[in-house]
Amino acid sequence: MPELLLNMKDIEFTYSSGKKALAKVDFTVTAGEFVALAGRNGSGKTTLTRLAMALLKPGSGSIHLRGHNTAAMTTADMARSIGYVFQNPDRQIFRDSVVKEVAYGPEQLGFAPAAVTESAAWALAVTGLTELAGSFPRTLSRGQKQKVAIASAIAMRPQMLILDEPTSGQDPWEAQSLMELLTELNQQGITIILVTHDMELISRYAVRAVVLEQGRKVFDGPPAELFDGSQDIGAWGLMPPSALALSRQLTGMNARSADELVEQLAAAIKRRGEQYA
Ligand SMILES: Nc1ncnc2c1ncn2[C@@H]1O[C@H](COP(=O)(O)OP(=O)(O)OP(=O)(O)O)[C@@H](O)[C@H]1O
Repeated sequence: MPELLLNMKDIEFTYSSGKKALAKVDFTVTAGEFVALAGRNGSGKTTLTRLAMALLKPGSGSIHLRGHNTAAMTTADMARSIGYVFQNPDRQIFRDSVVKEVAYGPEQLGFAPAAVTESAAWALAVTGLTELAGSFPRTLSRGQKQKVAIASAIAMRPQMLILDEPTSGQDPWEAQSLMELLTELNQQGITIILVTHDMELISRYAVRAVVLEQGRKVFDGPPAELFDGSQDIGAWGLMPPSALALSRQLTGMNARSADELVEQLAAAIKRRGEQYA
């Protein structure tokens, strides 16, 4: 039975301005999941992830991380369990070389020097950054900087990674490479929570989707169910991925990506050709 990592129960949160951002939200994540957190602008996604990181405190409700109430946890305890990757990597990169940046977190957590070196080397290798270890982070591309931010987070060996719109501002190749990295990390056992507006990414990579609308959870289930026509996703400001919509119209099937759509169309054309041969 997979371990329950994050258990947020009956969460209410109101900003000091009086804006109620979350109402009665339950959100649980078990070890090994790849969860997408979606919803229109202002629906409460960032607030929920900040509460999970104990950067905010809920007005009511409880948050447990691996069975421990986060209200009683230190920032270092949190960092050992959850890594957070901001939308804009410039907000979290400060050192003058990639390797120093990646080693900083384990150093702060008090890892022994050999363990710092080992963790940083592993994080650089898994993110494909080993060759850039000595580079000045500010000179890297947006996609490479985002990978430095991910390497810095995983070097602390957290069980879970929360990423806020990590592909924004990247070209399609960089975005795909980043999503493949997240899939690889997930296969290595790191639980992923991906905050995204991109329905294609949800359909293609996530195993579970959670949708917030006006501070309430309105959907929690497999992406296929989110897009199968049974949910009123338009009312939540979402649209089905274009490849999926097109494949339903053209082939009556559900393509999770443009690549799958092309494969389906090629197979349909081949079948047609065989019928008339
Ligand atoms: N610091 C703040 N003070 C007051 N209200 C805030 C603050 N931060 C967010 N809000 C409001 O709380 C609600 C939820 O915001 P939140 O940032 O959690 O939504 P989101 O789903 O992450 O949006 P986006 O997709 O635009 O990042 C919104 O109405 C937002 O305007």
